This record gives sequence, structure tokens and C-alpha cells, in this order.
Amino acid sequence: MPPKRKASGAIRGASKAGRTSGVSTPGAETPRSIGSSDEYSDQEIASESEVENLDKAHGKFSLAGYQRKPKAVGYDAVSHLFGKKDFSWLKLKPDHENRPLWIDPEKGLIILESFNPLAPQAQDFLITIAEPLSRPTFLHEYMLTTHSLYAAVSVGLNPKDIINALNRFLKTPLPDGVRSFIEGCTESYGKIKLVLKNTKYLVETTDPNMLQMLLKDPEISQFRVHGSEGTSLAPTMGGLVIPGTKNAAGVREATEIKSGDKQQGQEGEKPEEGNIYAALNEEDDDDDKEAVHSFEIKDEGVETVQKRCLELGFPVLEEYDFRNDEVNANLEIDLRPATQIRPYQEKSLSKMFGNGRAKSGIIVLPCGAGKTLVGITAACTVKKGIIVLCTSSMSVVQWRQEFLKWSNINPDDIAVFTSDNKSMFSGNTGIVVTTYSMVTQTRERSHDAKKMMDFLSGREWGLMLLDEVHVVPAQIFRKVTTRIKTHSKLGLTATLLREDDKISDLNFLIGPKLYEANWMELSEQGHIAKVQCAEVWCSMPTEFYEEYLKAPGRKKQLLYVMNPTKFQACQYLINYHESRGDKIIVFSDDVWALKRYAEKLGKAMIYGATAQHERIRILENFQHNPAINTLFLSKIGDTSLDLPEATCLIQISSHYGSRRQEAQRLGRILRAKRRNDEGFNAFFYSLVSKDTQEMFYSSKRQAFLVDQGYAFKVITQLQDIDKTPDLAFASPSERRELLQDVLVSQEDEEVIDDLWHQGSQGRAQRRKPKVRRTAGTLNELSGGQDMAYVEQNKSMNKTLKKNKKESHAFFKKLQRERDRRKQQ
Ligand SMILES: Nc1ncnc2c1ncn2[C@@H]1O[C@H](COP(=O)(O)OP(=O)(O)OP(=O)(O)O)[C@@H](O)[C@H]1O
Repeated sequence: MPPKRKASGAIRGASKAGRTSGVSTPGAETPRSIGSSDEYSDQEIASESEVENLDKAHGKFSLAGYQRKPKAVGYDAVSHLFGKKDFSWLKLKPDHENRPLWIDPEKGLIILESFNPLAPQAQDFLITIAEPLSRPTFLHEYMLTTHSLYAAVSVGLNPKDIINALNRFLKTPLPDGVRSFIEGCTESYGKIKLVLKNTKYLVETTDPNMLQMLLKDPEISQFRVHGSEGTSLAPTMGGLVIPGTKNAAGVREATEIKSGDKQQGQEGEKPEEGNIYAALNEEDDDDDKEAVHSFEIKDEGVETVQKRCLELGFPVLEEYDFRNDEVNANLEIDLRPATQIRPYQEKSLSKMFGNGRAKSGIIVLPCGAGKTLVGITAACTVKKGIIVLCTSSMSVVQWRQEFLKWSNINPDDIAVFTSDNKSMFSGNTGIVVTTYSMVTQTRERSHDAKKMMDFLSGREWGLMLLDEVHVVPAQIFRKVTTRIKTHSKLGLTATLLREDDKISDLNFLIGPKLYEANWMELSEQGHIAKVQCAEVWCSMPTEFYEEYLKAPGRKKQLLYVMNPTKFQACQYLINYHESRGDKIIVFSDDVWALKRYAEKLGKAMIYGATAQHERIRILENFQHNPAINTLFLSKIGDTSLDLPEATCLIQISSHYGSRRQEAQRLGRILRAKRRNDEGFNAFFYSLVSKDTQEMFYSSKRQAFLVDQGYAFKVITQLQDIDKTPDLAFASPSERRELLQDVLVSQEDEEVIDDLWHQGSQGRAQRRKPKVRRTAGTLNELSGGQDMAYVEQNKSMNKTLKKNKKESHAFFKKLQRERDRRKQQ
């Protein structure tokens, strides 16, 4: 029986779903304080229509103007605990238990009960209309934003579809404020478009009043090119099938949502797909007849105009009608017939090509989930000139190879532009793969490089693929987008995170987030590996801790990284996982520590100063040589390393509280080849010195992964660690020596590899350590015996070098293949 009272329960303080249980279990069973049931009336409860104040410019609801009536809080024993988050005045629907969604009426925050039978459908819908914030096991959080609603509109949903579907899944009626927000946002989308025609940027609108408003706006008009105003007819649109899929882009998604909606209205009646598709196209056809008014803006004004339009509440739509582009030559490219893109790849692309045109934006997929193939499929859909920007010349080579692997592109039509290679494609259009630094460098260019750059900036490109968008500074994107004229941009990343909060800049520079995959779902489906995460707490010996307390910043850091207990934990875990047949990567940001660890444990290492040929040799050994199972890597291994053999990761030092780095590092084992073996798990350990700053950073670092549903176990004791053979720093004298060594290490020694420097391998190779370490350890100074040990162990990299001559037939074959490729 439905409960009688008006406000029977709602979301209370559930903002960190999954980590705290903040959701009340409303309904008749909820215990209530005596006498509370009749203490409030309709007038006393804040009306839903009061929650109307929206801050469209930021895509959020504003609290301003919202006054909760005092008596609404405290009607039962627990309400007061939830303070402003007590939304118990929202009425629950009688069958609320069958519905999976809660909503925060003030912020547009939606919470999904992932255990509800309707959760899969609701989740598909939410991915279409809202941005995922956190998706741990039981409760997922999504946020309605202007950008997410814009993406929903562009796959063919109208405000009515969104409101009806949301109403269907919600446990409470849809608050009026949220309804107005959806209507307000979705109706203003698409009113203004930014279009590139003959290398000129045009602002287009079908509404003459809107045109006047834009022309009169002082911020916009300063970038207007006078005398460029014109009127034309909008082009025709129609169904588009993305290569590697069977469905017209976006149609399936929109259809599912609309059909669900229809089912709600007429129980048992199956929707007819054809009709819905026809309805979508009908709407498109109506569009086609409209006149389009336009004016040109200067190249340097693009970002300001976009920002200003968003402030005015009319986000600019950047769309490329590539199928009607008769100015730019078509590119002969298709996916190879055997290529099948995965459902989540298809979903992400349908967000981009939802209405038959290419929208600019960012697709977020976990590491190893196949972003490259998503980019290639987008290129095969657009079939115009494509420019790919990568972070390193190694990635440039990989992208070219992937294009050749997955598509039928003629090798002559795909050129690379790096410091050592400036090839040009042969036909009148093609693909160019290059690095961000090649395009944006300001230094004097060589004749060839200048010629190539003039070529790149002097023509129109159909699509720009931007790899690893999260690492590139915003000003680099600004330079890229002003130098290279492209109709559409697709950014690819695993972690749309920046600690400097500059991520929203990408909305203007590239476009909104179009799709973000669910990591847990992909690992359940076997597309990425399942990972067990653990934080190992390593206590610090007293003498280390005393020094730690009084040491300055950098030394503090070195002390907690070089904590001998941590070293022993690392040794123990390496032994344990090597004996299980795992391949292990040990990460350290701190190069000083990296070298000491690797040398003492006799393992191979790669860091910024490791020459390219040596890197390749070590990586090959790690992958194929059963004797080399552990590899120490500095920050340069955080991204772009394809090591599907790796199954275990140990982190001994990291970059403060960087959530992005944590996720990127985890990504190194998500591609584990053995991921589909029965019962297989990859392992991710973070070694943390107890009671130091590292503990604070560590929990901050984990926030993103926790939001993706990963649970970190805390290990305080490693079983039988003291029985480890040759356990390092087991005696007090060894620990004392280590401490002295850390204390006398020089402050300005090369410490951390700069990732951006590694962006160009060429530069990284030439870069020398800033200062060579001159001071010895106390041991060395006193002619210490450990020196011989260090020298002997330092040579694991050298051992691999020596072994090169007696290479296994497999490596010889690899080498021959590489040589052959180079000659091509
Ligand atoms: N649809 C598909 N069918 C078969 N294999 C695929 C498909 N999509 C991706 N893969 C494979 O998955 C692996 C990972 O792909 P890719 O290197 O593009 O991942 P990524 O998302 O770019 O990872 P990272 O962020 O770590 O660079 C590759 O070996 C790729 O060939």
C-alpha cells in the first residue's frame, strides 16, 4: 500500500555514492519519529517550482533563490542529518521500488541504483543525456549539464523524449526546475552553428532575430568580418551508417529511448523502428527547407565567440556535413571487411555522427579499450583529409601502422610529419600523422619542415584526431586550432582529468565530452582486464621517520620513497608475482630512487635518458624473454606503452595527488593479454610510507579509480616477509647506510622525468641529466664494499645489451622486420 504521508523520502547526502551509504530507504517501513506525520502541509514544503534558478552558462543549477521551508527538515528522526540534502519533500511514486533513479532537484544530479532490474536500460539512457561522475558497485552518479543535453539532442532526442524517459525511470516526479532546465537547454541548442567554408569560419543561424542579436553583441561583433553576411539554403541530411556497424548512427540509441517511452504509454505495444527512424528524418527534412543566415568571423575570434554564445545561453554547434562537402576531395578509405567494432566503440561514434554530420568532441574510453580504432573508424566515416596529432613520434609510427592494419588506406596516402620524417601523401588528399610539438613549435624550422607546415595550414581538413587530449596544455590546442583549419575534431583520452581544473577549456577548444565508457562494464565483458587494487602501508624505521619530520620538501619525498620497509615490500611482491608467472612493471617518478631500486634488485629499467635503441631492446626482452620479468619504469612509461604481457604493477613513487597518473598507470595492465583466462586478475599495488604525506596523496590519487568502481584493499602486513631470501636492508647497518645515502644525495640531481619532454622521443634521447651526481655515498667515500655490489647490479641493462649479439631467432626476425619497415 502506498504510504499516506506527503514526503516519504528521497536522496539524502548521497553525493559520494559507493563510498558512503547516504541513501535512505524510503517507504512505509521507514521508522519515523512519533507525531511527525502531520506536522507539515503542502504550503510548508518547498514547492518544486521554486527550484528554477538555473545557471545555464555553467551547465549547473544554482541554489540562488531556493528557500526550503524550515518545517520540511526534521520531520523524522534522521532528516536533520541530511541538512540541505534532505529532499524528502519530493513525493515518492507508489511503485518507486521498481524504478531505478533518484534525483537531486537543485543540481540535476541523478543517482542510479545499479542493482535495480531496470538499471541497464536506465544506464543506457543516462549515458545519452548526462555526464557520468562516479560508477562504483551499487550507486552510480550522473549530472545533467548543458553539454550532455546538447549531445542528447544531437542523437535525435527532443526535450519531450528526455523528460518522458526520465519520468519513467524516476522514483519521484520530475522536479519542475529540472524540467525547465532540460527544456531551456535543449531548445536553445543548434540555433547557432559554426561552419568552416573555404578556410573561413562562418557563424550560421536560421533565425533572423538571432542573427541580429549576434551582430549587435559587442564581444562577437569585434571579430566579425564586415561585408561577409549572406543567406543560403540548408543542405539535405539522411541516415548514415558508420563503417564496422550495421545501424544508422545514433538511430538505434534514439530509437531505444523513444521506444521505451512508447512502451510506457501503451503497455505491450512494440514500437516500430522504421516509423521512428522516419520520424527522425522527417524532422530533418523540415530543417532542410530553411534559409540559413551567416557572417564570417576572424580565425582568432573563434574561441571568444564560442564562449560568448554559451554565456548567452546558445551553445555553438560545430558540425561538419561531410557528405555534402563537394569542395574537399574524397579519401579512398574504408575499414577492412573483417573489422568489427565493439558495441561501446559503436556507441561512442554514434554520439559523434548521431545526425549524419560529424560533431566535434571528446570520446573517453579506458586505456586499452581501443581508442585508436575509434579514431580510425571516424576517419573512415568522414572520408576526407585527416590529420592525426599524437604526443610522441613513437605514437606517430603506431598510428600509421594501425591505420594500415584496420583500414584499406593506400600506404602512399598516409604520410608522417616528425623531426626525422617529412613525407607527403601522393594524391590530392590523404592522412597526415604528426605530433603536437611539430605543429606548434615556434623555433626556426628547416626548409622541409616549413614547406610541410605551410602545406598543413594552407588547406582544409575534414577531421582532426587529437590523441591523449588530457596531457596537452590548453595553449597548445589553441595554437593547433588556429594553425590548422579543420571541419571537425575528435579528442581521445582515457582520463578527462586535469588537476589544474583547465579541463573545461577543452569544451571550447575541441568540443564537449561525447561519450564516456564504464570501466567496470568493459572489464566484466572481457574487453579490459579485471584488476585487484591494493595499497600497501609500509611503516618507516624510527631513524628514517625522525629525519623525515625535519627534512625539507624534496628530501621528505625521497625519504618516504626510499623507506627500507617499502623497498622490502617491493622486493617481496616482485618475488611473489614472478613466482606466479606474472610480468611486473615497477613505477617510480623519482629517477634517483628508480635507479637505486633497479640496481639493487638487479632489474632492467627505462627512464628519460635511456636511449631509444636500448628502450626497444629492454621492452622486447620484457615481452619475450622468460628471464626478464620485471621492468622499472619512470614517468615516461605512464602512457602510450603497449605492454600486453604486463600483469602486475607496483608503484613506489608517484606525482603527488595526480588522479590522472594513477589511472594512466593502471591502464598499463588493463590490456593484459591473459585477461580472458579463467579466473585471471591483474594486480595494482601502491606502496605507501605510513604516517607521511604520501598517504594523503595516495587517497587523493585513487579518487578517479574509486569513481570508476575500483576498490582499494589496504595491506598492512605482508606474510612471512622476513623469510624473503636476501631481504634488502635487513640489518640496522644497511639501513643506516641507506639513510646516509639519501641524506647526502644532491638536491638538484635529475629527479623526475618530464612527460612533456618525452613527448618527442628525439628530444628525450638527446636530453642529458641536468646535473651529474658527483657526491658519493658515505660508503663510497670510505671505500665502502657496497660499491662493487652496485656496479655489478647496475648492469642489468648492460647485460641485456651484451646478450644482443647472441640474440634469439625471434629477436633476429623482429629486427629484420623492423629494418624492412624502415626501408619502406
Ligand atoms: N574492435 C576491436 N576488435 C579487435 N581488437 C580491438 C578492437 N578494438 C581495439 N582492439 C585492440 O585492443 C588493443 C588496445 O587498443 P588501443 O591501443 O587502441 O587502446 P587505447 O585505448 O588507445 O589504449 P591507451 O590509452 O593505453 O593508448 C589493441 O591491441 C587493439 O588492436
